[in-house]
Amino acid sequence: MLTSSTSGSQVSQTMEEVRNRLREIVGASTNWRDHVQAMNERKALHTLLAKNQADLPPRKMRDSYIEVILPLGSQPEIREKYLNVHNSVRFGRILEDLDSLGVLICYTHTKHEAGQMSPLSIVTALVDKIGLWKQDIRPDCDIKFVGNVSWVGRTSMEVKMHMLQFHDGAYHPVLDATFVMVARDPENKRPAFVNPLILESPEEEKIFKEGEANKTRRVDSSRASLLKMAPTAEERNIVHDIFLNTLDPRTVSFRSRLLPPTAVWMEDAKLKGLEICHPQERNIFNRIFGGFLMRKAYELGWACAYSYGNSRPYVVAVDDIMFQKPVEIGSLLLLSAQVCYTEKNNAQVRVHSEVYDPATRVHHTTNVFHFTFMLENEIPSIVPRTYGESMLYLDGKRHFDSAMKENIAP
Ligand SMILES: CCCCCCCCCC(=O)SCCNC(=O)CCNC(=O)[C@H](O)C(C)(C)COP(=O)(O)OP(=O)(O)OC[C@H]1O[C@@H](n2cnc3c(N)ncnc32)[C@H](O)[C@@H]1OP(=O)(O)O
Repeated sequence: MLTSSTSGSQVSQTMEEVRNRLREIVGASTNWRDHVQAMNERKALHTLLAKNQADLPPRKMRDSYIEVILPLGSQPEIREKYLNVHNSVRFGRILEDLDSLGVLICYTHTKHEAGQMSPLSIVTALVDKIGLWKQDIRPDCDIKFVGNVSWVGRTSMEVKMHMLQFHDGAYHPVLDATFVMVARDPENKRPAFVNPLILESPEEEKIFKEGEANKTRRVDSSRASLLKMAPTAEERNIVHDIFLNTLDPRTVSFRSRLLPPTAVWMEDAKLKGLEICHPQERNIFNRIFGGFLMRKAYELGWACAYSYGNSRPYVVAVDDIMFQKPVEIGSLLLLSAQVCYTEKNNAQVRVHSEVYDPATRVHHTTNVFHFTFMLENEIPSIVPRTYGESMLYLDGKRHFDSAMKENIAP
């Protein structure tokens, strides 16, 4: 994390100011009826796009460093929006704030000297990981977010953000987050170059190398995806052991399956939801705001874990949320949460979201979300019955192990 001493002259701003600033930077319409005209005005900014990355001035990490205050302690009137029934902070709201902040950090990195409005449309491509250090976030103490661009490709940027909360006279860490944002042209149709990054110290070189390693890891894990490759020998053994454990000893049949005691079939651990994507949830580019999708998916995932385990779930880690396709305003968004792996009192929940067009009956996956929850009480083991469910189970185990191994969980 860059510290304030290396952060130049950045002054803390509030989350409300972050959103207003984003609207100014892209010239977003305030009224939905003006959105076509606002988009037409943005098209003209096309001429400001760089033809090559080398034409753009390089930036330092501290150039994009931002501090934002969420004044839950000093401005009680904003608490309501953030409050959950347990008198703690709604994590879904924090996901929304991280998304807005990540985008502003990238606009600060790519700041166009010529004018106020940016020709770039910066979208969230991936939430690489979020690790939480605290189970409960207090609703009555100020929160501070800090972050900066930590790695740059040709058209993509990795952003590292940290959230801290003020209590007992100091700010204490709450979570660390890594997002990947992609720059597109003003109409969000083609990729656009972003400013290169200059590294100023061995510490920054290390952070940048981690960004490179993260990119390689993402490519490797995408290649080894169970949707493309067979499971490893060790994983095949796990699946076969589960299969053997569920055979009925009284019959000599591959089809007669019995649920072990204190276990639940995977098909019985789902929760589904529908969202109609109204203009209120639009982002600055008149698509559905990524943070809104994350909040809705998180809350359904949380409810799924709660229904499954019958005690309060605490989020421990979020990883690998890929935004595969933008969600248009007016879409019918179908969300489906599934407990796909369990270990002791931990549940790994996958939320799949897709848009459905009733006119054509075509479905398109827009996102897949992975959440790791720890529940207050012991939970039943989840048991896959079909081959497809077994792959979901192994994928859930991979996400769970990665969350634990990287020590992003407490
Ligand atoms: C009003 C107040 C509120 C303000 C809030 C503002 C927040 C606004 C932010 C948002 O809400 S954005 C909405 C949520 N996100 C989306 O809807 C994005 C949906 N996904 C897409 O549009 C495309 O999948 C995406 C543009 C992300 C990628 O498209 P492509 O797969 O065609 O990309 P391409 O192959 O051209 O690669 C472009 C770059 O992206 C990188 N990339 C693509 N997918 C990636 C991925 N999954 N992970 C990491 N990097 C990725 C890729 O490596 C490359 O980087 P480099 O040029 O640096 O090499």
